[in-house]
Amino acid sequence: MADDGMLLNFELPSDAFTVQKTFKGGNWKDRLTARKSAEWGRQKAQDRAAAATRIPDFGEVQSEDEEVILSESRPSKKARTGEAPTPKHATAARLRIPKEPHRGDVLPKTSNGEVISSLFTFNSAPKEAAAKAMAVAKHDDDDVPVEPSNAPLSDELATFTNLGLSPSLANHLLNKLGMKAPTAIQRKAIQQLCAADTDAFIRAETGSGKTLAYLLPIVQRIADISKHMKAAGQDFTRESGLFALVLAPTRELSKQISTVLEGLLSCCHWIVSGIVIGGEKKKSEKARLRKGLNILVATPGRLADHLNSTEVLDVSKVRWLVMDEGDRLIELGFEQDIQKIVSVLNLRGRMPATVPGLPERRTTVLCSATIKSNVDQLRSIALKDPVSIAVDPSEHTGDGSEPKDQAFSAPSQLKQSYAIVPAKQRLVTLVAVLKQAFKRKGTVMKCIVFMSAADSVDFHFEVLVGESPAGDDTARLPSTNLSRSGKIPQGNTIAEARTQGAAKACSSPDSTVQLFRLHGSLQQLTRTNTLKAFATCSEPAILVCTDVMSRGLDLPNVDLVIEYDPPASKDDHLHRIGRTARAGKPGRAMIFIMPGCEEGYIDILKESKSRNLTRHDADELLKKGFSPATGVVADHSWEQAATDWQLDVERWTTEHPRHVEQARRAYQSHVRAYATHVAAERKIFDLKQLHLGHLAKAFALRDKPGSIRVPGQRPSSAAGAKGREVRRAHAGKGVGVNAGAKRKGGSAMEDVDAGAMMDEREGRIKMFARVKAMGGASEFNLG
Ligand SMILES: Nc1ncnc2c1ncn2[C@@H]1O[C@H](COP(=O)(O)OP(=O)(O)OP(=O)(O)O)[C@@H](O)[C@H]1O
Repeated sequence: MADDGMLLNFELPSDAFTVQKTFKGGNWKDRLTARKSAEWGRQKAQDRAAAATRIPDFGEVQSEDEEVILSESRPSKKARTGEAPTPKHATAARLRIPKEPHRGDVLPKTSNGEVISSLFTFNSAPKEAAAKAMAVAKHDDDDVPVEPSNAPLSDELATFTNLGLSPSLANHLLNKLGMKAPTAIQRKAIQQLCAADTDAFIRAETGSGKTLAYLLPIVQRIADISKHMKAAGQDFTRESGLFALVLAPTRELSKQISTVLEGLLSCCHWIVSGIVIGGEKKKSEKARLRKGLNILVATPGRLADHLNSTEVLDVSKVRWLVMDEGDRLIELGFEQDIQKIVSVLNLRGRMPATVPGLPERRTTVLCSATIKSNVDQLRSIALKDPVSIAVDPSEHTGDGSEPKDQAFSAPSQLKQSYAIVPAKQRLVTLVAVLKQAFKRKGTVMKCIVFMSAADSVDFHFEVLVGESPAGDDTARLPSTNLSRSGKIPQGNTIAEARTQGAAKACSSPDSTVQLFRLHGSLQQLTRTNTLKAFATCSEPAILVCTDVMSRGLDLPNVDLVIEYDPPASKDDHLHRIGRTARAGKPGRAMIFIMPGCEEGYIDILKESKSRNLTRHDADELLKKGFSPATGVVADHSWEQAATDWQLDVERWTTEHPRHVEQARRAYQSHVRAYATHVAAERKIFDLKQLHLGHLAKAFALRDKPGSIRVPGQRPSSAAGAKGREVRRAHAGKGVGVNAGAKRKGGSAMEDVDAGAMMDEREGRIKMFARVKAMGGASEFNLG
């Protein structure tokens, strides 16, 4: 490599290594060196000639070096004649790219020696098995109308009053909240929790109304307490006592639960609720607690903190404790906080209560779409002889058959599909899918695209927006955030740049699509505002985000979920796709899978009992997305259009140091995240099988993978992928992950609250890095 460079720099004559030369003069050492150098050069030239004549088979995996050699050896195709040059062609000309690349073409190197490989060559072919699955999938796709599994019940007897709710609460649901009948899980949960004081697991599909399933009985029971107090001549006020606690893993979810609760309480205004989730001054939270609350929604870290330091927080009358997304609370390492909260509740709950109608014992409820009743940690921490409240599977399978894994089923009306897309074509296919989805105004109102890393979200946001608002790429960042060279300085600097823009890449002339980005590295205020803006946006909109958005959030009118990067586990998959097809509404979800071992994921998709599983191929999607909307579609014109788009993005990336750095960060973070799949799925997502060179093209990079380096990494992702493995190891062993951190002066409390609101992968990685730094997790070998 070094020799190559030297030889080029010496500007040797073209025949330097082909004509035998006799060296005269100098001493014997000089003559020997000259002869050896000439022999080496001849050998090198012969090797190159041999390599240039060898054409790899279609699908053969090629190293980047081979691609370079091939691209040098192939003559460019002649330019098409008789066609007015378009700006796209001008781009191709500048890069000296053949104007009509087609299958088999490998585009040449740019003047700086970067490789431009064709989108359509040397891609891995799908496995035979996938082709068979396609036949099955197509069969499954027969549009048989499917009864929604998470819709409100249509049974005449299924009314809220029949379940034990007061007529005033039932009327409020009907008249103010537009809810005529309960869903299946609500029917079961409300009946159980209104009548008994036993602990419970509530497990039901995403979007089936679990929030109201636990909130309604709590509100009803507290309303009953207020009646008892009135009968005993006592006034019920906000100071009467804190009766219920609801814990949720993220601030967003806590806020959502709190909003739903406030909506319910508007019919019984004497019951007061509040929220403590951090992100604002503890002083104002303390002030709220001091005034008195009857129901409190909180993140576990923040509540544990208040139990430590806020004396006015009296939990002696708490009789309902709910842990929403219970499995995620444990996964995120909140086990220690929950343990602490439960032991404080146990201790203070022993004090004799003087409130008429207050139940003797506390009811603890765990709730999730993927919770398994055998989660030992949860059982041992908080539950005593819990009853399992789940919807009878036969109600949904239609044929009465028992599904394999009750905790792994998607809403029946949700149409799932998978797209087999080679690494090189990922980006361009994503754009094709989005273009197609938003082609006709009103077809798709909202779409969520899940990615595995915050850097990747940032990069794709910029690519899809297409240009900077002021026409100056550096203008969007505060000047203090940029170095003089225009490069992103080390650290998390682009995080607070804009989070909304028009998605040029997938808008059509008659419909502008709005684009939003969201991840855990954004500040809380930015996150709250962005989420609100996406939820209330009246134009078609896309949200590109990490898994921070995957749990529990209920956003209106989400018609399509795209899992561009595969989820870390099959549970995460269910929660992601569950952002659509909620409460009986229709919805579609598509996951991108690469040909090869990733096709093994199709079996997992089938496990979720999707009756509408369909297969797509990249060519089909590209053709739909890149064919002109009107007029006759010329053969392969879509290939040209797709190639032009990809080249434009590559040029946009490579021509600006900031863009190239952003693309490299995204690429690196993506690869790191790829290594963090749960052990059971690592054979499917096998890092060793990943073609890094091809993957780089999906990040519009022309660098060889080995040379993709980023000066400084986003702090939260810098600790690498091992953090996830550590977390899994901890969860599996039942070890409190933040235990080590907590011993060190309470800083963990902030970690946990930060973790609660952050992108899960990033948050965990950061937290484990700290634990390791304190020597608490050395056995996990954090890199
Ligand atoms: N009985 C009902 N009738 C009509 N709509 C309802 C009913 N119950 C709940 N909904 C609506 O269904 C949607 C989903 O509810 P919710 O967020 O509680 O679902 P979930 O089961 O908790 O979902 P996830 O598992 O994703 O957290 C909400 O928009 C809610 O307003």
